[in-house]
Amino acid sequence: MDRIAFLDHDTMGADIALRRPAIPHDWVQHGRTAPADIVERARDATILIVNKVPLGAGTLDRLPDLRFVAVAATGTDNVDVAACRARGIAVSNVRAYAVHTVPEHVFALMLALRRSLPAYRQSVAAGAWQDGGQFTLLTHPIRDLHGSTLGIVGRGAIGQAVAGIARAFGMRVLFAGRKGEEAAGGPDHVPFDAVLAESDVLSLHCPLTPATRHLLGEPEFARMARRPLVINTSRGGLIDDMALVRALEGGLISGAAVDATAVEPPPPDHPFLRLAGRTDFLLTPHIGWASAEARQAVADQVTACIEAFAAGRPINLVT
Ligand SMILES: NC(=O)C1=CN([C@@H]2O[C@H](COP(=O)(O)OP(=O)(O)OC[C@H]3O[C@@H](n4cnc5c(N)ncnc54)[C@H](O)[C@@H]3O)[C@@H](O)[C@H]2O)C=CC1
Ligand SMILES: O=C(O)C(=O)CO
Repeated sequence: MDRIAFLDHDTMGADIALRRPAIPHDWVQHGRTAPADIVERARDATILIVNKVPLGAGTLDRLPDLRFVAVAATGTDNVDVAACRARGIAVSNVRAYAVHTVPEHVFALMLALRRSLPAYRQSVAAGAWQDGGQFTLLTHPIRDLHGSTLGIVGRGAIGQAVAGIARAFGMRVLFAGRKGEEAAGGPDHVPFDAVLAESDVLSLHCPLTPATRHLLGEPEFARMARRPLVINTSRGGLIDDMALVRALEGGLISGAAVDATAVEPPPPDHPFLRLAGRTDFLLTPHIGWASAEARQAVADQVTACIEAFAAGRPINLVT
């Protein structure tokens, strides 16, 4: 009989119904699990469910019964997948569940910054509309998305959905080729550096891997000729935090919105927290995924992944 442990069940939200897999099993769930408690809580499990709990090689070494990890997310950067493979542990993730929730969040952030909504909100609260004495207040820049260029890194489920909305807005969409490589794949798929140079908005939708860590650092911000908005709803590690802060403060970019930090939640001295008063910077607490519809889809896929693995026909395997 399988022994299933969910180590960070609270991350799903209390409104979500997680159906128990239709296989013989013992079930234990923990709201959250501190790193020091992972081995103790996972020791007896044959199947683990994790959303963001880290499973590194050292931890896996101490879990000899483990056969399957169901990640309750698309991103699997918290799990050492190569170490799992070496130990015969299968890993699955959740796919294409976020094709509405993340793109809608991206456009909420993009529109807020392009139309200076945080700045106007602050001005109205300070009485600037009355002080202006006319029907309109034109104290902050307002730019249409129509006619502007959106650069997208990552042509997967979310990147393509973002592109679809962008085209409906009348934006020109460019997909970035791999950094350091000549791009291929059609007229809208162009070299990475060209995307940096041509974008008015740049949105990141690739996974965090050794190849994408600090994808955007000082040299990349320096190449952003059109002072774009930079939007990161993927993973914090994709951007060098201090380089982003300097790019914003130095005017190399016209704004930034971030939904993920390298450590979550960010520590109180995180450089992004001191940007909180800026109206050209938005920090949201990793909620791009979090529409009720999408979180329910995550729960349903996790159950399906476990049932498929138990039936010997695994789905969504991460290799
Ligand atoms: N903020 C949030 O709440 C959420 C964040 N995410 C993040 O978004 C990422 C993308 O999600 P999906 O589009 O569903 O995944 P996906 O797997 O469908 O697409 C990822 C795409 O990135 C591409 N890619 C991989 N390495 C690359 C590189 N070095 N350069 C350029 N492209 C590269 C892949 O070929 C693939 O086309 C996830 O890995 C996760 O980190 C996903 C869901 C919610
Ligand atoms: O699905 C993902 O990768 C997320 O970040 C949400 O948990």
